[in-house]
Amino acid sequence: MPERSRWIDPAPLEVARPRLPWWTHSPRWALLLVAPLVAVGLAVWLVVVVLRKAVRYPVAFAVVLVLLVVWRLSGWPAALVLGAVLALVLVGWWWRFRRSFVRLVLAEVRSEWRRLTVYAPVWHRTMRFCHLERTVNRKTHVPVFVRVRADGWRDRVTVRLLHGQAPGEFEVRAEALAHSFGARSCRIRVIGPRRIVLDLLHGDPLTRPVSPPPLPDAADDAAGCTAKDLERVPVGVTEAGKTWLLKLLGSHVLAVGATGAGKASVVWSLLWSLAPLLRSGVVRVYGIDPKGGMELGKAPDLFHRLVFNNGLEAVELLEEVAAEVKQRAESFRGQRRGWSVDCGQPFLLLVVDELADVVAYQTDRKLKERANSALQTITSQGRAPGVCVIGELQDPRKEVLSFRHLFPTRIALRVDEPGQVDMVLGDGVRERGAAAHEISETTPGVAWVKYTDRREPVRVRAFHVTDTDLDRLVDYVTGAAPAEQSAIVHTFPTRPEIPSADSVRRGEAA
Ligand SMILES: Nc1ncnc2c1ncn2[C@@H]1O[C@H](COP(=O)(O)OP(=O)(O)OP(=O)(O)O)[C@@H](O)[C@H]1O
Repeated sequence: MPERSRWIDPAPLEVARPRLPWWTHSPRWALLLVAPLVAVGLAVWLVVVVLRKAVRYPVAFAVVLVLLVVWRLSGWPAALVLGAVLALVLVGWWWRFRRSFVRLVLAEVRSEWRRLTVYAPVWHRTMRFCHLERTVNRKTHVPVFVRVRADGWRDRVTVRLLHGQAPGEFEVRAEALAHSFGARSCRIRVIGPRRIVLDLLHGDPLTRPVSPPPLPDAADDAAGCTAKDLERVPVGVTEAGKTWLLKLLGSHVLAVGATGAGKASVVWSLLWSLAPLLRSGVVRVYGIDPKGGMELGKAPDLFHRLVFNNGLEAVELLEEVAAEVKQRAESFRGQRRGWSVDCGQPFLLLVVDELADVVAYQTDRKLKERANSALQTITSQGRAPGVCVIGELQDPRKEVLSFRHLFPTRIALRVDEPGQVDMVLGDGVRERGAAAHEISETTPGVAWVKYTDRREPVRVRAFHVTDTDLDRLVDYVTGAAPAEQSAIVHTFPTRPEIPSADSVRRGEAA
């Protein structure tokens, strides 16, 4: 049977109507009426822009203004001479006061240059391609690029978020943002509601080892020391060039890192900074080094007691400290809220190198239980009575150290796997930039730390305390004269008399 033709509805035409700007279909008289208002608006906008730049760069603005005034009043030769004088002043400033010149002049020029050449041209496009924009009624909104500060090794780009946007959206696109702006990596910092900073990194200021600061004068005693000094002990520098401070009073410190990551340098840096307090007896250090003294044995004189194994001796030391914690807590009850310098008892620092050897790899089950129980007592109750544990660990798993949560200050040096970063610093900290698994083997002592009062982790490097430094530290703490001063000075042996040419000629050789 022949098929009958049937009518099929055509598909609707899917073409968007072109949207022309409003002024193209407004009457001419209305445009003429609005034109002066638009001109005034543009002039006001221009003045605001210039004033904002003047507030941001007052010196540059004043210089340009003065040159323009001189040019108008005295002609261009006078302006040229003044410009040359100002250029000479700048050169002199750079020569004599380089730090302030870099901060006040070079950094500003660099920031403006990076804004104009790197960020402004591609900001809109990058936000759209990274899916950080929002489109409402066909109008596209992108996060506002507020300002950039170029530090040389990183650019700090301040961004105002759109309504309904969270910093997490930038965190998951950090890699794309870094590539888009030609940086090595990008980290996100929250500085306020709807305000974040993109830290776009180009270099690493922590590649060079950092020497410890000079020891204070041995004649200065620690009389002025307060408990606050134990809450801010310098151990290195942060990526931003500030001092890396660790809290010992009211905390315990866990330094986690693969072998050779520089865990010991954290301990030595702490002891270096505590030198005056060790010398005066305000701080007393106990140590357990299960590696037979390979590490802490480098400066045994700094320790009140030092054990070189993980056996009975180590466990007894832990139990002694745990008993001291309990006894102090009892004596403080009703008297004082916590340890202070004037309480008559020293602040106790217990350093345990290779903590896992003491609490996990111990072959004697009874000793292992005793070690675990004593350490848990110290870490859970020792903070107020002035006892602090510094533990070093290679493997941060719960099976190795079940009570790592009892260490409020945790440091992630170079670790082997990304998962270990979360174990040490907490969930989500790795996404916020703490890539401890990416720390280079060539930069021991570099670490990531997470402070409880800050959302973002901080990258740091401990001081490099060499064996020579340790010898000086021991001399300082024990009060011994430095090696070069106590050395016996021998008189230089005199050379045998050299015969003179005349005596040789006369045959009087010696
Ligand atoms: N902060 C630092 N700056 C520069 N070099 C460092 C720093 N810390 C350690 N080093 C160097 O790195 C090497 C390993 O350091 P260290 O012994 O402290 O590592 P570790 O993590 O304690 O290793 P292990 O677990 O094997 O004992 C040493 O040669 C040391 O000189």
